[in-house]
Amino acid sequence: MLVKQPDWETRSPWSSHNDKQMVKINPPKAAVNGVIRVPGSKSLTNRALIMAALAEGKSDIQGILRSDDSYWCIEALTKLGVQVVIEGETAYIEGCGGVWPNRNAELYVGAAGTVARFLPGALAIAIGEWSLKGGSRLSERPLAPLLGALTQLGARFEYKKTDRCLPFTLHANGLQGGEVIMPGSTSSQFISGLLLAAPYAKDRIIIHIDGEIVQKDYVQMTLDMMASFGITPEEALDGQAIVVPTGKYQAQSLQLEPDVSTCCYFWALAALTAGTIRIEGINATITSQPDIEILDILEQMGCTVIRGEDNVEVQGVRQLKGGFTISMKKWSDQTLTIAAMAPFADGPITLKDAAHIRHHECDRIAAICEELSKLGIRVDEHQDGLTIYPGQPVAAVLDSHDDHRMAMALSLIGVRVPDIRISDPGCVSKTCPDFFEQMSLLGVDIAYEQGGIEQDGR
Ligand SMILES: O=C(O)C1=C[C@@H](OP(=O)(O)O)[C@@H](O)[C@H](O)C1
Ligand SMILES: C=C(OP(=O)(O)O)C(=O)O
Repeated sequence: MLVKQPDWETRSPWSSHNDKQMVKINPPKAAVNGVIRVPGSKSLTNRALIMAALAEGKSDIQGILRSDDSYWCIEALTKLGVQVVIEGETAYIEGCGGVWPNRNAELYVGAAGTVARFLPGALAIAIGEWSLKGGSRLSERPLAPLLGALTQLGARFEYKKTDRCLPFTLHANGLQGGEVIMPGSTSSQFISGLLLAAPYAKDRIIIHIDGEIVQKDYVQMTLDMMASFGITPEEALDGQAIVVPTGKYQAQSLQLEPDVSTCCYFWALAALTAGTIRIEGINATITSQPDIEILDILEQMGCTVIRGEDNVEVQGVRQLKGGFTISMKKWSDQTLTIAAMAPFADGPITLKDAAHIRHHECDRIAAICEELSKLGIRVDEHQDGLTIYPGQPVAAVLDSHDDHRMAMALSLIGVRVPDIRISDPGCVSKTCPDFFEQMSLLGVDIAYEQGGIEQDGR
């Protein structure tokens, strides 16, 4: 069995199971029932950390995620001379007021798209010279529109390997104000990355958005977090332009929500085992995390969803319903989750409008089609998604493609089918290091195995 070789350097000290070649999953003995908590949102954590670091004063951010993506964010801020103290799930951050204490540093961002897209702007506002490097896949992921806009506003990038990609050295001398055009179709993170830096420019910045924004709610999440740190940009009525006033973030005390993207795997677990999972700490009506949309789809598939004041409960059914098409444009991170549930539905499911996920941790459309095919499931690959047909998956050894969401989604097959093996279980630490422990506590049969796997450096 040949699988993609993981990029070990991207695994942080908060990672685990990197010594395990494979995880073997077997269905639980009974319906899975439980009341659980999941760790803080990656997206909220990295936004809050960077804005607190830019702010004036000392912030405390409670409920942070402790995973690879947040570790590399904290590590980079620390190398920039910002004092960050972590106590349990609280981060205390001494803001630098927009003047990074260390004007010269080598920064490593792991595999974190959020850090790669949020840090360049935050650095470009100040004076200094920093080199930025990331994992091999992250160095292939697009950055050009963001770096182009920052260049137009005064930053200078010296590319080490490929034009407008990581790794590079940033020569920063502050950002000018002005108007820039940013495309919305490849990644919402470009817009978020410019937005969060923009208040520190010399004059106001107007961002014109070209076309529809994928995963638009993450831009709103950035705007909301900016408002909680005291800066309120103005949006044009059609949403295609955002005016960011100049100003400085003010230190805050914030409590972050759990990671709804992680919650989805556990709600899907209830759905697939006719069990009940309640997750505490989430209010489905007020969260800004787009993956909450999964609840509507679970209802469409026949599950019962109870949206509480501070929790969400999903009750599964014996037979899930299929026979529909969903646009994944708004909540694309869950494309893999729905694809993994789809073989157990009673009709085909088509997932569309997600071409941009080909630029995520792996080409997620190609990767999920490849792995579902190994299970004997019929799939049709489309440029912007896939169609999955009902079927009975067979035992197989699956490749996680060094992608946390591939591993977590594929593990859902194992809650219905005996002897599902997935390579490199440690990759889940990008956003949920204790994923398999939580599955095991809920009754899913989790075992680790060594051997039988060869890695190629694709
Ligand atoms: O801003 C964010 O926190 C995120 C934006 C989305 O990325 P893209 O807009 O690049 O698809 C999402 O996939 C990612 O997990 C988190
Ligand atoms: C796409 C993802 O991550 P990022 O872009 O933040 O690396 C994800 O977590 O699914």
